[in-house]
This record gives sequence, structure tokens and C-alpha cells, in this order.
Amino acid sequence: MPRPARGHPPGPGHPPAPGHRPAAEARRFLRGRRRALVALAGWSLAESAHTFLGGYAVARALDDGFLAGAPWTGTGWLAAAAAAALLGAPALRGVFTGLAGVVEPLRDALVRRAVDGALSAALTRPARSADTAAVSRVTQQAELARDSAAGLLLTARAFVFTALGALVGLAALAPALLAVVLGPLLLGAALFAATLAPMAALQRAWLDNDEALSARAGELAGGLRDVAACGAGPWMTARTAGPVAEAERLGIRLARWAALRTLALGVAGRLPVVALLVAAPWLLERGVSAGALAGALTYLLQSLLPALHTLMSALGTAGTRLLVVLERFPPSPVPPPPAPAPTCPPRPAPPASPDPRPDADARPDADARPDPDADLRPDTAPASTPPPPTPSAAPPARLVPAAELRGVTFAYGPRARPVLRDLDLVLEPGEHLAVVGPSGIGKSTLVALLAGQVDPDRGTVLVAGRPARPAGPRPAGARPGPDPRRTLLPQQAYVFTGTVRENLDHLGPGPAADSRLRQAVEALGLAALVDRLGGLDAPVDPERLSQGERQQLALAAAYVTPAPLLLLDEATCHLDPRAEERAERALADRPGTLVVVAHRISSAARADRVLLLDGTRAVCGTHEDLRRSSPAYRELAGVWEATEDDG
Ligand SMILES: Nc1ncnc2c1ncn2[C@@H]1O[C@H](COP(=O)(O)OP(=O)(O)OP(=O)(O)O)[C@@H](O)[C@H]1O
Repeated sequence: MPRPARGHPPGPGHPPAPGHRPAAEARRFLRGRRRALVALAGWSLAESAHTFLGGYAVARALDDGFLAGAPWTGTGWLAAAAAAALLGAPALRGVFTGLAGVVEPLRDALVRRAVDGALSAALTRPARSADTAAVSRVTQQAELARDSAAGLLLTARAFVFTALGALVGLAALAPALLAVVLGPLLLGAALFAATLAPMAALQRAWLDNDEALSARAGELAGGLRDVAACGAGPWMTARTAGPVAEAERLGIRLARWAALRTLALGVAGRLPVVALLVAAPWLLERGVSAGALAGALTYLLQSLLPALHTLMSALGTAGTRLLVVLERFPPSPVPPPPAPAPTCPPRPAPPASPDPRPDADARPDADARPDPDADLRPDTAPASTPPPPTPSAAPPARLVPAAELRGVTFAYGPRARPVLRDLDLVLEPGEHLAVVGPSGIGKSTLVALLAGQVDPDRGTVLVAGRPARPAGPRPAGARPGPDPRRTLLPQQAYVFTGTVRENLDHLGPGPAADSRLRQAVEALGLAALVDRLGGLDAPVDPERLSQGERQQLALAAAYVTPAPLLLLDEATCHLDPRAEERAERALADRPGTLVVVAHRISSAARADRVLLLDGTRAVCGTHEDLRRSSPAYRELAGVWEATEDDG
């Protein structure tokens, strides 16, 4: 039977994980590749020899050769420059080999991380739809990251070593040349560097907004026909106007920064040449030769400026792209820091009033059928069991909590991601709690912990002050059967071939009085059904009951039981909203504590408090509190309201 439609807040495709710092991780990665980087630097140094010779040979060819009337000497210097360029080829080959030693492991690491992330998400949250984006991360995005990193590394080292060769060459020709060229060069580089961080931040914001816009457009596109039929165009426009305006605003800001970056390129690329030409007479006066001036121009125009231009473009495009792509990969699988303990503390203590159950500590007689109210006393340990862990934080005047989770962490397996982490929850006697959250988030797991079906990996689960799942063998003389402290109703109602009476009182410790059964039938609105079946002693054929009727009988049985804690895990999912409301109100009014895994907003709104599970975060409060303070709850409530309206 399909479960009722439920949703969880849509989010951007794969937003960067909080605390995910690709730049820091990149530094760590590079530190681990020192040998490959040193090889790359060595080959780059060899390659930079031809940069040095490029300008120096031109200067010598002019000063010692062509201008000095020795053309063969000049030709010899030019031939030496050409030979250096040819000898640079093996060095270039070495550069690419060194580069592969850095970027191929990067690609492998990213692929591994994407596969690990997708597999662990699939194992821990199988209920979620498949992470199809992982395919793109394993193929295209990993390639993109590898190519961008290679381009960036190649141009960065080309610039560093070209600049080294050129600056050494300028200093060798005439130190005065350096004084003229260095100022504008550094000014342009500083201007460019200043644009990097703001542009990266803007590009990231632009991308996030773009993803949010596509998600919203996708959401709305699915209902276009209904939007047109209902005349909801203006509403739809209002829903998308925000991201569209934001895209425009970010686009304009990006364009402004791009203009500043172009200016920086102009300053760094053209100003040194202009400065050299303007300063030429001054340089000549100081004994700088015509050949040295021509050599300096060769350094600028042929080596330094192209390298600078390539570096700036690469940083601006490949650099930003790399940063953004890396953010799409799940962070490295280091154990996540413990999440701030999500707490659901007890409700404020009621004003000092006498305990309505004066002998709350008295153990009900195990064999006699106690009156309903007496049955709801917190069940204390029999004398033969070890003393319960005392909830030491509880002030003396407070009742023993109906149930308590302290720092509970639980995972379905030693290597699985925890479903619940460091969860604190205190349920007061008589309280009505609704547990909500997206599919597969851990609501049933929480109920299973309270029902003592599973043990927490860390932390404590207490029911009526004692471990939810008592350790060790059953004390001698203790009656077998369900734990009298709680009753769990799962989604699939248990109704068996027997009489109506047997189906109603099988959860209790013994036969229930007729008056109690009739009270349950009345409270749950089952009179018509019981009459149709032929009364309390009529036989029940479960096959001839609807799913809703089976759930109603099971809910009536829970009403009859004296268990002080009732756990409903979607036990009303086959009831219509009115029948669900009637059942929940009846069970909440019955003395005892009620925990309901809710699948309708109306069900959550009825509860005293709502616990919203949302990944490692959990928030708790009244329906109104959460509506005000929790965007995730508002989103969930919105989806439910839409579903209920449709229904
Ligand atoms: N027996 C199990 N073994 C392994 N994983 C499990 C088991 N039971 C549940 N899980 C996983 O634990 C996570 C929490 O499951 P749980 O049933 O508690 O979620 P839920 O919020 O109740 O979901 P739903 O609303 O869909 O019922 C899910 O990812 C689920 O696949």
C-alpha cells in the first residue's frame, strides 16, 4: 500500500556542505604531492632558460652584432636563441609528465569521493531518490576539475618561471630597465588580485541562486496546466520574482567586477610597454644601449605579457570554475564533528500542584486488573531487577518522565551513517508529541528505540525511568508478554481471526471490563462497525475489513490497554482526516503519553509539541513556534497543506 504523499524541503542540486573548504583541501592535497611538484618545477626551470636567452640574445645580436657592423656575430646570437627554443621542447615534455603526476591523482581522488558519497547516501537513506548528480560528478565534473587544475597549474608555473627568466634577463641587460617596468607590472597584478575573492564569491552566489531558480521553475513547471486552469499566474510570478531579481542583481555586479578585471589586465599588460617607450630617452642617457632596449621589449612583448595575460585569464575562468566544481564534491570522508546536541527538553514544569497520582511509585499488582488510572502510574522496577539509572537531572518535585532520550546516537550497522545523532528528548507524563520529518529521516527508528526494539549505539533511552530495553534475562516470576510500560501501533494494523472483544483487549495484561471496551468503542467512533459485526462477541474476519477499519480496531485496542506510553507509527495513515482527528483526540485524552509519527499537518498541529527530525538537526517546539522559527518545518507544512487541500 503506497504511503501518503509527503515531501521534504527542496534544496539546490548539491550545495556545498557546511564547513567544506575546497581551498584548504587543495592545499592539503598539494602538500601530499611534493615530489611531483618538485619535478614540475625542475622542468619548468629548464624551460625558462629559453625565455632568458630570448631577450638577452636579441640585445647581444644588436649591440655586439648588427649595430657594431658584425652581422655574423648578430646572426650567431639569434641562432643561439633559436637553439634554446628548440632545446626547450624536451623540457616541455617533462613539464607535462610532471603535471600528470599532480592532476591525475586529483581526478582519481575526486571520483573516489563522489562514488563514496553516493554509495553511503544510498545505503543510509535508501528511501531518498537516487543521487543522479553523482553520475555527473564521477564523469563530467571530475574531468572538468582535472582539466581546470591542469590549466591553472600550467599557466601559474609558466608565469612564475617566465617572469623569473625575464626579470633576470632585464637585470642582466640593465638594472634601470627593471625600475621602469616593475611598477606598472605590480600595480596591474595587485589590481587583478583584488578582484579575485569578490568575483569568486559573486560567482558562487550566482550559481546557488541559479540552482534555486531552476529548482523552483522545475517545481512550478510540473503544475503549469493547473496554474493556468486556476488563474494562479500572479501567484507563480510572485514565487519566482525573488530569484529572478536576484539573478539580475548578481549579473550586474559580476559585469562591474569583470570590467575592473579588464582594466587590471590593461594596466599590467600595456602600461610597462608604454613606460619603457616613454622612459627610453632617460634610459639611453643613462647608458642603456639600443640593443638592451630592444631586448627589454622582447621580454615584455614576447614572454612576460603573454604569460601574465594567460595567467589572469586562467585564474579568472579555470580558477573560479575549479573552485565551484570542487564545492560540488562531498567533503573528504573525515568523521564529521559532533553535531550540536539537538534537544527536546521537557516542557516547563507545571505550577507546583499535588501529584495527581499520590502513590506513583507504587508498583501495580501484577495479577489483578487495576483500575485504568492506577495502571497509568510510571512502572517502577521490581525488587529483583537492578536499580534503574536515576534521572539525576530531574528536580525532586518532578514526575518521572514518561520517556527520555539522552545523547542518543543510532546507526543500522557499524559503518552506516547514524540515523539519529546526539538526540535528547524528554517526554512528560500525559504529553502528546508529534514526530515529523522527511521520508527516511528516522521517525520510525526513534519510535523503535522508545519501544525497546533496538538499542542505541550511544546514549540512553529510558521509559518510565528504566531502560527501554532492559538488559539480561527476565526476572523470576515476571509474566511473559508485551512490556506493560508501552504499546506500539505500527502502520500495518494487527487484527486477527477472533471475536471483537479479543481484538480489543489482547494488548492488556488480562481481560478488560465490558465498560472499558464500550468506552473505547465510543471514543473511537466504532459503534456502527461493532454493531455491523454483531457486537463484542461476534467473530472478526480481518479479510472482510478495510484497512481503515482494521486500523480503527487496533487503535481501540491501544485505547483499552493500560500502557502509560502509546507509540503510533503512522497508525492512522488509512483513516480520513476526521476519523484520524477523533482517534488522536481520544488517545490523547486517555491518561498517558502519546507519541504520534504524523503524516498530516493537522495531526502535528493537535500535538502539545512537535519534534522535527531533519538530518542531524532536530528541533522541537509547539506547532506555532516551529512555523515561526523553522524554515524546514514551514516547507514541510506547506507541502502537507497542499496535499491535504488536494485531498
Ligand atoms: N532495518 C534497517 N536496516 C538498515 N537501514 C534501515 C533499517 N530500517 C530503516 N533503515 C534506514 O534508516 C533510515 C531511517 O529510517 P526510518 O524508517 O526510521 O525513517 P522514517 O523517517 O520513519 O521514514 P518514513 O517516513 O519513510 O517511514 C532510512 O534511511 C532507512 O532506510
